[in-house]
Amino acid sequence: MSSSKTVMLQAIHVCKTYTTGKEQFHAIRNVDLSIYQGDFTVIMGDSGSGKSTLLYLLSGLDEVTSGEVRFQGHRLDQFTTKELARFRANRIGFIYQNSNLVPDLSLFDNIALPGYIANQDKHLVQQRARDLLLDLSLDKQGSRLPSQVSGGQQQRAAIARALINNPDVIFADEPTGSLNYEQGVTVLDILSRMHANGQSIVMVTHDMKAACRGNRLIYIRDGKIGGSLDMGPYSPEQAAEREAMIFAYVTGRR
Ligand SMILES: Nc1ncnc2c1ncn2[C@@H]1O[C@H](COP(=O)(O)OP(=O)(O)OP(=O)(O)O)[C@@H](O)[C@H]1O
Repeated sequence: MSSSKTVMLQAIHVCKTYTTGKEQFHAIRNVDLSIYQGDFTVIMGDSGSGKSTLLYLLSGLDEVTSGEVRFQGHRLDQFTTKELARFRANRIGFIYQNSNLVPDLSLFDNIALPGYIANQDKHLVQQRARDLLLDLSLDKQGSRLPSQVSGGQQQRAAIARALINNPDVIFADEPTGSLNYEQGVTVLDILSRMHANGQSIVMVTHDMKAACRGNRLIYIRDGKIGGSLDMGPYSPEQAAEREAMIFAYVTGRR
């Protein structure tokens, strides 16, 4: 059970309010949440419920309006600008819905870039980029530009880029949202493999098939935690059953 696991990330009374002109919108409302090391945590909820906002707050890519986010016990809001930049570069990897690769860099250079930014040894970064290209079946595409490969290959390169600095946790915001079915399954298989190898993952998704890959589900409703479900390890043989369980759970919490 999650209660016996190590807490990696913690949200404590977290609120996020967006201000547009005179209008305020409370996107995240007093959220308390623990994310455990080694878990594949899935965040689901209706459109506009605050999933991406929560992901950005947990990953330190955005600032809370009030409350605290703690990573391995350290408050992100108390990091200096330099510490926060180091945290983002070294401790987390982020996968976006659209791969967000630099268009005029090869896949290899896109993957290696965060390693250079984090001031890692150039030769080690390049070796790791080569290993990741091979591992993600992109070894023949390394010298191509993003525009010269398929959407699925772009997304695999984005996963490799997120992994280049061996992050403690990977955040993924609808990583299969812009992919066709087959490409989506390939990406989910990669995430499942990473999780089986001990990688902590936090993923936002609308997709029940993607949600099946997690071992814990957090449901967000109107910026609040609407429930959480421990699902146990994923196995392809039980995917249909699991999908039905998630559907029933999510429907019951709407
Ligand atoms: N920069 C912003 N300024 C004002 N409001 C925002 C901003 N970003 C998000 N919101 C609002 O906050 C709410 C939560 O947005 P968020 O993107 O987190 O939702 P979501 O659950 O990820 O939605 P979706 O599934 O449609 O991507 C939405 O109502 C959205 O319109």
